[in-house]
Amino acid sequence: MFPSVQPDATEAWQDLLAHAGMMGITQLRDLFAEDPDRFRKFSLRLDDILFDYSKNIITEGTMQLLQDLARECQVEEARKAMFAGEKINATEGRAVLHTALRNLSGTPVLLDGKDVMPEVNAVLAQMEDCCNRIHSGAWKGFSGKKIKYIVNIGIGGSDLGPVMVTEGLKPYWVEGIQPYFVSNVDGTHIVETLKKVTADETLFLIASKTFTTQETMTNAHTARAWFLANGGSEHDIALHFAALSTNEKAVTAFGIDPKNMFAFWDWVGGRYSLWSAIGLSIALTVGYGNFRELLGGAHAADEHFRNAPAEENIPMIMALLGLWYGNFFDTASEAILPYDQYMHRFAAYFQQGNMESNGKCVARNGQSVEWQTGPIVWGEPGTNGQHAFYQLIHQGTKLIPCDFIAPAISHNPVGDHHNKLLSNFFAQTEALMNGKTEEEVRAEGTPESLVPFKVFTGNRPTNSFLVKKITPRTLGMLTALYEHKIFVQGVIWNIYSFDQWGVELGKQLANQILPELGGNEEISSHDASTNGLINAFKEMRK
Ligand SMILES: O=P(O)(O)OC[C@H]1O[C@](O)(CO)[C@@H](O)[C@@H]1O
Repeated sequence: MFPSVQPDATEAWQDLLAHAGMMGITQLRDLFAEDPDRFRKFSLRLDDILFDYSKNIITEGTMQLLQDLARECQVEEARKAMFAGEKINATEGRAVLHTALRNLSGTPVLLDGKDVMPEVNAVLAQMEDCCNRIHSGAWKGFSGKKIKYIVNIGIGGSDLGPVMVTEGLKPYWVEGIQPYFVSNVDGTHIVETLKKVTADETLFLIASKTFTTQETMTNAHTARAWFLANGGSEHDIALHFAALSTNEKAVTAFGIDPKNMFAFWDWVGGRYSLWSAIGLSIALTVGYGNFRELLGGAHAADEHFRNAPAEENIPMIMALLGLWYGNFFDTASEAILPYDQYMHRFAAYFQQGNMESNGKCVARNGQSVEWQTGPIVWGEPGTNGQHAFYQLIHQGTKLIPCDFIAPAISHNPVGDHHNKLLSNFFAQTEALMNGKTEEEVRAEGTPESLVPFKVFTGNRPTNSFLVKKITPRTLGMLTALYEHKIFVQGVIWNIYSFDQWGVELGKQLANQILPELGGNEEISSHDASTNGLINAFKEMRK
């Protein structure tokens, strides 16, 4: 296991503190004016992805210090440990091997001395067979009709990844297949979805690593009851329900035929599971070939992360830049802004990826951290965001580093839409960097009373990802780059990125409260506020 290093005890951290003082008064526009080579120096290519990080408040010296920090914090050793199947998720005693799920290289991946690839490949073959049978119509519903609707029932990592990718790859949808995703325990979600499907043409995928999650099991039972009330019999359940899970016992107890179980393993974290059997809804929606392409893209990013020198390593640089602002400029959040309507759930996906992984305040040695850890991650597609929250990014009091992502080629090249979209993509990062000075505002003939309001301070950092086209491969690649960014940051912050104890307390209390909501008696077992709210609820629903 790689050692636990307190980042603030490293030499690089202290150097970065001093350096940040100087960089805090440096203007990005000056850095560009001084160095015509800046774009070349601070941009990288990985296949069809161009990563431009030149619009960050950095110099070569900054990057060197950040790389020193990564070295002192043993990022390389940690990366080796992850790929080697060491149990780096120590609080759960598990390895972290989602990279094995997309290992298309044919090389073994060892866990406790045993190659996991035969099992991984067997599930992939099972997924392929399922896709073939559903798409060809060989898999028929109880009335003899083809399966037309895929309803994925899952939450968190068992929902967000499949939703993000299927939406991101809508141009690749297989004709005749319509996916739906049900996650919320709010009955509205399942009820509204069931209105759109027919029992004899629907395949329900119960997606849950643990197969115990309250929301998923509740929705699964409701779907099952609906199925039985809408023409399906107990016997037909085998044709209409499949499970994506690690928990065979619970799957069988639910009544799902074990041959309809698509397995994965405890070394796949929920929020890193779209590459596993949890991705069956993706494969069924975009076709198995495209699912393989997605895995292939992620694998290429894995290889890049593993082998590229630190100075040319995109996830490493993404991580260091995020950390630079979070730890040395006191920023609290990061925005992810895809200029691609299909990618409208990309930020939501990495909100979980990031915040559930690195939203921790205890270091690996069990002590409280004395440095900032994971940022608040949020975002919406451009240009919508421009008419909503960009005001604050441009002129607010908070510094918000932003990632801008855009495809060079649109799937829908209608009129001049794409050039208009991209002109906004380019303009925003330029505006955020350069801002507009008082003199420039005056030179536009602005009345003196309005000048202060029309000034833009600029110097607001951005990364740009220009992707040739959003394809299964490039989306897989981009997603894996962001995953590895989270990993690198977690190592440097010296926290455990692959557990999620923070979601447990609320679940526990909800389980205690649930039976109290049953009758009409007054509740007094909680604090005054919680009692008051529960009792008011009971009163209101009468
Ligand atoms: O796949 P499961 O076991 O139903 O869990 C769903 C989600 O719940 C969590 O455990 C907590 O929110 C996530 O990490 C996970 O993605």
